Amino acid sequence: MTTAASVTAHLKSQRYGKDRVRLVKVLRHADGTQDLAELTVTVLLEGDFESVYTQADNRAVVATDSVKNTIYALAKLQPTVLPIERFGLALGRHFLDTYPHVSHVHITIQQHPWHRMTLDGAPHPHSFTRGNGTMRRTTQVTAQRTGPHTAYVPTGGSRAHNTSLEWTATVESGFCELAVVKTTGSAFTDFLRDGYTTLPETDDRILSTNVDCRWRFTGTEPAALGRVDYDRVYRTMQDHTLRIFALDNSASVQATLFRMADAGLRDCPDLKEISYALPNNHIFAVNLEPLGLANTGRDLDVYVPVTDPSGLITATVARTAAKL
Ligand SMILES: O=c1[nH]c(=O)c2[nH]c(=O)[nH]c2[nH]1
Repeated sequence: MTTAASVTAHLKSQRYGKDRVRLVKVLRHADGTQDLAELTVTVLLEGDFESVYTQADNRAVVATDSVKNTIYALAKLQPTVLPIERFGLALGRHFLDTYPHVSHVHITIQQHPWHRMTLDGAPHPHSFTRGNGTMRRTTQVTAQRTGPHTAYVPTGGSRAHNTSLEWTATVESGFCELAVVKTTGSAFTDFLRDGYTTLPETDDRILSTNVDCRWRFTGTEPAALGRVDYDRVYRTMQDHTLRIFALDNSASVQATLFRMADAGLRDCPDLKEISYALPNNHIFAVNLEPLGLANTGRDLDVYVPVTDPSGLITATVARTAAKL
């Protein structure tokens, strides 16, 4: 029998911080041209915060308002917030360095796409247009203290500073909601048929998806992660995704997904694995037979997009260790 005095609960895990911090940084170049980066940032702290939850003791709390202020302060102090991976590493380092009772910093950054306008064939120095609809570049940086983890000790108001910081980081980057469609070059045949199957086979269908792609970098050493050419990896991954989507004679979303990831791993040696989530946004033929109109086979050209439900194909593809 449980008595009222017995311990019934403990804090198993916690993360807290500021979500959806929106930030624009303008870069002014000597030649008069300007650049702009728009980001949405989340920073969550993990560490010695147990007493905050279990004892209602707020002394260890870095207020989420201060977390937000720090994001803006670092955006000011860094010459640029791009690439987002390096800004994420700077944020992770800062929070570990400043607060010894923080063991992990979980940073998520989305970059919203602005592209320089071309007017009368020439790039405009300071005007931009949003490209690619809802597509966003993303990164998730986790910074982890590897040196001694200090329990929170009240410091009488002075801000602690750890000068000999030992830490590692993991970086996972990607892009999401890249909407693509192809009107042919996609089939779906030979799948399992049983008493639940009504879907006809097709050797020519419309393929439509919103690509969510994430890639994980090898290594956890912050200095090495700081040297990675993140923009090149991003461009290569997006190029491969679009090229294979367009060129692959798709047997299924699954088979096309694997080819995309395989090409990415081949061309990006810094990556250890790549994950895709590809909704199969169904676009079906409209049955116009009752109206006496031919809309099948060679006559098929009128379709209806079906928003719900959609298929959802996900996979993680990892680099195979080389055979000796
Ligand atoms: O490429 C596809 N993969 C599936 O697993 C599937 N299932 C389905 O109904 N249509 C499709 N298409």
